[in-house]
Amino acid sequence: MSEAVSTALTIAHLNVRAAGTELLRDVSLHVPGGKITVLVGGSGAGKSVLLRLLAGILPRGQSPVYWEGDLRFGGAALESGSHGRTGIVFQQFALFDELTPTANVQFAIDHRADRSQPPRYSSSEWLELLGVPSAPPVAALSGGQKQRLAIARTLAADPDIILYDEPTSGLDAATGHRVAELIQETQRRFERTSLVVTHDYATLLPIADEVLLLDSHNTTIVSVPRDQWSEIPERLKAAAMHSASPASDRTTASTRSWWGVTGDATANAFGNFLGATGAALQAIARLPIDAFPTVPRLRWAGRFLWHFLGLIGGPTACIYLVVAGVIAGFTTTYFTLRFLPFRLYTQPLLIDELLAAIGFALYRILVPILATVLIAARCGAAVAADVGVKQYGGQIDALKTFGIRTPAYLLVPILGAFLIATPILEWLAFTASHWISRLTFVLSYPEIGIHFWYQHFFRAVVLPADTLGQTPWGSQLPVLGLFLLGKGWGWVLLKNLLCGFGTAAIAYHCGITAKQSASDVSHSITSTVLWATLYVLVIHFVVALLEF
Ligand SMILES: Nc1ncnc2c1ncn2[C@@H]1O[C@H](COP(=O)(O)OP(=O)(O)OP(=O)(O)O)[C@@H](O)[C@H]1O
Repeated sequence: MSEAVSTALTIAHLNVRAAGTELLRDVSLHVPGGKITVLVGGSGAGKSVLLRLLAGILPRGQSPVYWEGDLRFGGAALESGSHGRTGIVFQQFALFDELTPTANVQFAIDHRADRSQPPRYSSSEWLELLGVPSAPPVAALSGGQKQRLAIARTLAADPDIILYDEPTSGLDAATGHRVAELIQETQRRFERTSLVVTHDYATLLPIADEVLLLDSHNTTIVSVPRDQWSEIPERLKAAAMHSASPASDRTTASTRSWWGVTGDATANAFGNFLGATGAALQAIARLPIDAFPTVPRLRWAGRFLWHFLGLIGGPTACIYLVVAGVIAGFTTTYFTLRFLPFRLYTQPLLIDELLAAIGFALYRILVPILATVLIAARCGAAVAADVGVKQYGGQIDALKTFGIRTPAYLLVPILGAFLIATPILEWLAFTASHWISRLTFVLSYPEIGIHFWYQHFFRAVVLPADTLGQTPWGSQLPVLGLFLLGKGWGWVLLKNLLCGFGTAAIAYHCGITAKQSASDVSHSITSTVLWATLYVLVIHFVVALLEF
């Protein structure tokens, strides 16, 4: 690791614009290797944007943040891959909440860039070094402990350059100083190049080797010589005052600036709708490429699959589908037989045909529609919420800094989980529906008996006994075998898998789109429920046209 010790960072002719506002213009600077450089600047000046583009999270030329310029890490261009070169400690930590502290660090160890070398420390050693307790879940850690865990996770990936985004924000003065000491200690111990972005200069200047100032008024970054550090508060105030007064300046200038992209036009609701639909169609078209299973670590893909299986097919989902099956089975059986016209005369004549029709309708139409609509709504919403929170909370960005293609650990496991769980949930609903149908029948017609129900309920559903052969189920227990042995099982399975596949794609897409606020997350959940249920209904309609 010795040559990684002092990787310098060189930036040349960097231009950055976010949402129509010019943040940096033609900036060139050098961040020396093996030192702590503190970058100060006012709120909203563009410090976090700069850090995110250095971390390789922001692709060039993509709305809403456009940037261009030459970034070099120890001579290598950013395009050659920032993974392994930079690690970032996010302002909001971006820890994987569903994993333990140890697993958070282990994830980084397993995805470090150079795996030909053994890891520097084990995950528990890293936690010990940074004083993070391993027992409590991540959510139960204090702010300072989360900060230390975030640093441990970043260090465990063994990056050359560590970027710290506002490491002391939200901490009290004493904890802030401890974090500053920790950064210094980490620097001394591991000799990495550190770039610390902050507006809490009082806490972080004492550990700085170099100071850069982001001057938002002049959209540039200047180096502040050590003898002028005492002037930093004044200079920041002056920059903030200037940049605040002519509010439209930077925006106006940007409309004629170098990339020729004009400010965002006011989009109307119809435009938004078309845009969202277009993006969804694009995502579906891209799906086969995105889902191509370039999974970096099978073990972790399995863990994500397990996580999504729990979300999609967990106990509450099973209970939900069983209840739905019970309602469908009871209502179809009870009300069909109860409200037959001229019941006294028609029932003895029609009861066997009606049972066969109920069995057929439940197996081929009602339960498939009910189950897949409920799965689309309940499980689609759960997945969209999970992915949306990961996006909003920065976990998706954290994955990117480990060089992971997001679909590998999200889309592929989500698809897998839906394709596994949807048939099982539908089978549960159908099982519940036919058991309750049987019970309803037996209680309503104790004199006719269960064998009559058996004989007719599955008549239109189960293949004849000679086709079934000597299966373990025979023709007596077709329930489990229905998906494989029932009449038209191919159609049932086709609808099921198409619905599971589409719901997975829609939930992933709605969850993964950029999130600026918590309400964006809730909007993505609503969109998922709307689009996924609509999609499922369309699938059933189209397949029904082909099927019957
Ligand atoms: N994804 C985005 N979409 C639109 N605008 C953005 C986006 N990211 C950043 N911006 C804008 O870029 C500007 C700089 O944001 P940034 O988060 O870098 O500020 P900062 O200097 O880190 O501020 P603070 O110290 O308050 O965190 C802000 O005006 C912000 O609104």
